[in-house]
Amino acid sequence: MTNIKTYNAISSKGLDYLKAHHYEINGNDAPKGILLRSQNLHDEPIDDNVRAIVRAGAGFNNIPVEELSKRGIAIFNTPGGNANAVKELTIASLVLAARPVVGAIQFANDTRGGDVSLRTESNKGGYRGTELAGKKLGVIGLGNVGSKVANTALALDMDVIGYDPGLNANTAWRVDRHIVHARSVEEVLEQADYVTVHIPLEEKNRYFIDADKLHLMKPTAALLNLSRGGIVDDEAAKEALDNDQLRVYITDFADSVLFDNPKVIITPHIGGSTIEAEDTSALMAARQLDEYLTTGNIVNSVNYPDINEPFTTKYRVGIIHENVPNMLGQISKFFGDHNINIEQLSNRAVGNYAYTMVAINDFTEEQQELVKTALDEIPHVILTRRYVNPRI
Ligand SMILES: NC(=O)c1ccc[n+]([C@@H]2O[C@H](COP(=O)([O-])OP(=O)(O)OC[C@H]3O[C@@H](n4cnc5c(N)ncnc54)[C@H](O)[C@@H]3O)[C@@H](O)[C@H]2O)c1
Ligand SMILES: O=C(O)CC[C@@H](O)C(=O)O
Repeated sequence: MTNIKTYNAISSKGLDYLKAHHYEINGNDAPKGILLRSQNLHDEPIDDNVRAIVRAGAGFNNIPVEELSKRGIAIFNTPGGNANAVKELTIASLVLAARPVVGAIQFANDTRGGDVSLRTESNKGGYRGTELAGKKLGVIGLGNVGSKVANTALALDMDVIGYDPGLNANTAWRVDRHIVHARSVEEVLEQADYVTVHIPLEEKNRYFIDADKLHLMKPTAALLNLSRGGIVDDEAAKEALDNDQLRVYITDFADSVLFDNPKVIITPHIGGSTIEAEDTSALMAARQLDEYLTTGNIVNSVNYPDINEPFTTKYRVGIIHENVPNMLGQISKFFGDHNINIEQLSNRAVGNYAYTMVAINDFTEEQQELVKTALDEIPHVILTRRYVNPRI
C-alpha cells in the first residue's frame, strides 16, 4: 500500500477516500504523498520518496514551493474548498465592525458583584452601532473568497468597489456586474468605509497594507484581514488605531502586538473552520493526490502546469522538466530512438516548469526500465514517473 503522511486534523472524508483507494495513512513505509493544513513545512525535512504534497486549503505559504519544485515534487491546493466559510466569517466580521456586539455581550454577562441592574435597558446606550447598508466596502483580491464576499455585500445593500489586477476571462465572471472595478488599490482605500483583504501571502504581498496605505484610509474605516498574518503590517495598524487614523481592525491571525486592544478583534485562524469546508477541502485534496499518484493527471497544482486527460492507454509516462527550448524534441527523440510508439503527447508549461505526458500502449519491461533511468539523464528533466492503467 502507498503510504501518505498527514499533518494537522484532516477531515475523515479525505482520509476515508484515501483508505478506500488503497492508501495507508501515516504507516511505517516512506511516504509517497503528504496531506496537510497549516503545518509549517519550511522547517521539515521532506523524504526523498515524496512525489506530491497537497494543502487542504487555499494558501500554500507554509510550503517551500520553490525548493520542492526543483526536486520534482508536485504541490497542490484546493481552491474554493473553504471559500464560503471564509465569506461567512468575513460577513460576521463586517457586522462586528459595525456593531459593538463583542462589548455588548461582555456587558450583558458581566457578573461583577452580581449586579443585574448593569444589564438594564437604561445602561445599553454605549452599545449603539451603525448599519452596513449604504456604506462602501472595498474588497482587495476578487478570487474565490473575495468575489463571494463582494457579491454578498451587495445583498446587504452595501456599495462595493473591488481591486484585483489578476482577474482573467476565467475568473472575472464570478464578480457581480454591480461591483465597481478600481484601477488602483489607492482608489479602494480612499473611498471605502470597510476594507477587506483576500490575497495570498506571496513575497510581493508581504505588508501589502503598510503605514502608507493605512494613511490613505478614512479615519472612520474598518480593516479586515482574513487572508494571512504578514499581509497587513500589524505594528502600523496598531499605530493607526492609537492615532485615531483607523477605527477598528479585525484579523484572523493572532499577533501579540495587537493583544488587549479594545479597537482590535482577533480570531484564531478559523476562517476555513467549518465542518463543510473541512470536508470539502480534505476530499478535494485526497482526490487530487490519488489522481496524480495513480494517473499522472495534475489538477490544481501551484507549481506545475495542470494536465488532466482521460487515461485511455495501457501506460503513461509523466515527465516534469524545466521550461527551456527543445525539451519536446529531445523527449520525442528519446522515445523514437528506443522504438517506443507514442499514442499521444501532451505538454504544458507555466513559469520555470513544464509537464509532458506521453501515452503508450506497447511498452516492454526493458523499455520501461530504460525510461526510468535514461530519460532522467536528459539535461533539464527533473523527474520521470511511469503509470500503469489498472483497467486495461
Ligand atoms: N482565514 C482562513 O482560514 C483562510 C481560508 C482560506 C483562504 N485564506 C487566505 O485567503 C487568501 C485568498 O483566498 P482565495 O481562496 O480567495 O484565493 P484565490 O487564489 O482564489 O484568490 C486570490 C486573488 O487575489 C488576487 N491578488 C493577488 N495579489 C493581489 C494584490 N496584491 N492585489 C489585489 N489582488 C491580488 C489574485 O489575482 C486572486 O484573484 C488565500 O491565499 C489564503 O491565504 C485564509
Ligand atoms: O486549515 C485551515 O483551517 C486553514 C485554511 C486556510 O488557511 C487556507 O488557506 O485555506
